[in-house]
Amino acid sequence: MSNADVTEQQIRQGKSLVVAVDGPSGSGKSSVSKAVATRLGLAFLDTGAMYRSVAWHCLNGRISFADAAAVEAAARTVKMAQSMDPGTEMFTINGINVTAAIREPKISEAVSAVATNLGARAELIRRQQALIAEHGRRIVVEGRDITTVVAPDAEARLILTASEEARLRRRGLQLGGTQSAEQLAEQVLARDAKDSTVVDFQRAADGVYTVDSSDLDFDATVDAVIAVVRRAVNAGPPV
Ligand SMILES: Nc1ncnc2c1ncn2[C@@H]1O[C@H](COP(=O)(O)OP(=O)(O)OP(=O)(O)O)[C@@H](O)[C@H]1O
Ligand SMILES: Nc1ccn([C@H]2C[C@H](O)[C@@H](COP(=O)(O)O)O2)c(=O)n1
Repeated sequence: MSNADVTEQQIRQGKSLVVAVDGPSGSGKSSVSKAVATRLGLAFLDTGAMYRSVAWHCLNGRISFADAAAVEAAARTVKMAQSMDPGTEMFTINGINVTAAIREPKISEAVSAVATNLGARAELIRRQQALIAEHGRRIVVEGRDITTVVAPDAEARLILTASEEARLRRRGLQLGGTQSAEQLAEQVLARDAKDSTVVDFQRAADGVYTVDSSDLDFDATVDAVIAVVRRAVNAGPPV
């Protein structure tokens, strides 16, 4: 069977299919993964939103990011819920709807304090793995450590990347031109630099495909990711 022989229809009707997507900030992981999940009939898990939710909870509850034990305790004890339907975006923390609040620039600027807290990471990874299992391993999961730590056994693993220039431009457009060049650089490039101290999401590990969307529009990027999924499903697990 050639790669092209696995159709989207067959993927939709298939069994276990975890699609793991990592990459730097603004590369399109969340929006592209959502579209891929919709097309393939899979659930969708935005793991960055979980880190953002803990950051929101700490800011809201005046928990100091400098107090590593308190941040870890927050990650362990908060009630977190999210829609895993790719067509519905909804996040709650202790019953409070934080869907819009976790996207604010102040959260983007603070969230690395949670991402670099190893205790909080361990707890969020545990929760993410439980969610993947609860959804029958038919799911697209995006973040920074999905291909390597959360789901290294995923059927399809890829890094979605784009040039710094493309990522800054896209994030600027996404935020409606409200941010200065310095603010965008802080929220995209400086954040990546901090997050990179605990996880490598810039280089593809063995067996992980790379999709560079710098010169692709949104629809072409979704097509490119689906082509990788089909190729990975066709290839099967490494021998
Ligand atoms: N190939 C593309 N061409 C143009 N715009 C794109 C492309 N891919 C994504 N976008 C747009 O770029 C913006 C950033 O995408 P998105 O929020 O999905 O990135 P992300 O990698 O999840 O970022 P972060 O990790 O910071 O949350 C969105 O407005 C999205 O629609
Ligand atoms: N698997 C993950 C997902 C996210 N993070 C961190 C890194 C980001 O700064 C933050 C928010 O993610 P985003 O919503 O921008 O994708 O969470 C991580 O460390 N591991």
